[in-house]
Amino acid sequence: NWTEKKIEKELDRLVEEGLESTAVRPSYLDGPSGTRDFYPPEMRVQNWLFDNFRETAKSFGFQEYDAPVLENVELYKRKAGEEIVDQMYAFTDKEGYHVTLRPEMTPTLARLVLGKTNLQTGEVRLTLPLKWFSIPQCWRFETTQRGRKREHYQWNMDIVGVDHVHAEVELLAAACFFFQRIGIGPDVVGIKVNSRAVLEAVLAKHGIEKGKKDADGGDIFEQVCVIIDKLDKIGGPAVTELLGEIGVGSDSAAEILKALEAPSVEELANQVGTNSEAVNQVKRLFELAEQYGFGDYLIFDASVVRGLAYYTGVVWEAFDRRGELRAIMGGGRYDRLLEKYGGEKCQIPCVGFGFGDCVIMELLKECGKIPDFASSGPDYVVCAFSPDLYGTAANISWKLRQTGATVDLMPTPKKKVAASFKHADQTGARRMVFVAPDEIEKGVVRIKDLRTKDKNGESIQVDCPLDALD
Ligand SMILES: CC(=O)Nc1cnc2ccccc2c1
Repeated sequence: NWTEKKIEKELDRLVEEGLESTAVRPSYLDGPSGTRDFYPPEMRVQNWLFDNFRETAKSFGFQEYDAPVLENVELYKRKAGEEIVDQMYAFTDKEGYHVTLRPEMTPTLARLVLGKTNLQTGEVRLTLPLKWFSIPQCWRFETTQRGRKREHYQWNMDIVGVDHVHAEVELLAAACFFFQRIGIGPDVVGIKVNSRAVLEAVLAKHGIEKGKKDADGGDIFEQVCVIIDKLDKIGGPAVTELLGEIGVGSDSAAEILKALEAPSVEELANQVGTNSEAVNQVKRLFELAEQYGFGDYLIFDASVVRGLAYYTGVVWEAFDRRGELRAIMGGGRYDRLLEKYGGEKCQIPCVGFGFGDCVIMELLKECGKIPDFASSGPDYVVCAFSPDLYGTAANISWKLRQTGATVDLMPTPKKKVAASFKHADQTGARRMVFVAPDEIEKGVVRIKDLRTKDKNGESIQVDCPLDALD
């Protein structure tokens, strides 16, 4: 009863492990479908990526926060037809609570801010503006067996409490700073920037004004954005069809699709005679990005709306200019989310982005920019020559560690010295400490350099007095 995918996976494993016969393995030895294991080599790359996320966040004065992967399903109740909501990894726990593995982090950020807010007065007990970041693992339960991943880590950066475009600019600057740090220039990636506020003006012209709800309380504008976000994937006719289903006439749909093709924000403004405030914000954003120094990464694109219901203003997404990959990162302004959760006193402006760990790795692989992290290995491998010297070897290791040295204490004395050498070489150690009876008698240990030889190509070793170790 093996599925094609399982057979494929088993064959890949056999090839990788060079096993001839197909040993039958209990299925639980494979992690749950759509999840990844990070063995040390992959973990070194993941840590490199996250270190760059953290260094960038620090450079921009952001502070790290975290929260449980488990959240109440209620936190994500949005009636806009979003895939991310449809595919929640939700379940009922043993006390009957409807919980879910978080599909995204922004609602949790909102929950944390409101946890420090007086909902009656809207007074936030935190010092605004907040610049917070986190690198949470987020989950989805794919409805179709598209074999896609069910988890990813997503670097989240958010600014809470700034209602003007400086917040968007700061976040875009941080994203571009990160790209630069890992060697991805504006020739390789771009960030398409748009404003939903301008699109809102288009819809208002067609009777879909801000905040208009459908029969079961869903916000029409949000639903339109979720549909338009699918344009690249499903094409104009299908979008027109979906818009029709939520009550947007085909002539309005045609106008909307036309607005998405506007080549510049001015053009878009002319086409819709929109309120200049939204347009001016976008213009200001591009001006500031130039002055800031990362303008080359940005491009205006009227078709970008992003697929999350709660965005209200400027939105953006990073893409690879060769156009082979899915969006690398996405973000935008979401000024109404805290009010949605906390009530009308909590009109706190927010902007943020999410940056997944998968697409960026595909891009880095393609560009050959993933550093090679062969294990650097410990400073010392300490080896006891006989079982009764293991305690002495352990104490020597302890002393060496006091000096800040990294020490791999061999678990059991190997039968032959040669085997110990092999182990030491495999660990990539710099030096080897032999704890042997004769030397210990003389109160010394023999330390051998495993990396350099003397002028005759001989190994270099010294007998070090035990009391000179720490
Ligand atoms: C490219 C990719 O793996 N995307 C991905 C993977 N897992 C997710 C899990 C939750 C939400 C979004 C997710 C998105």
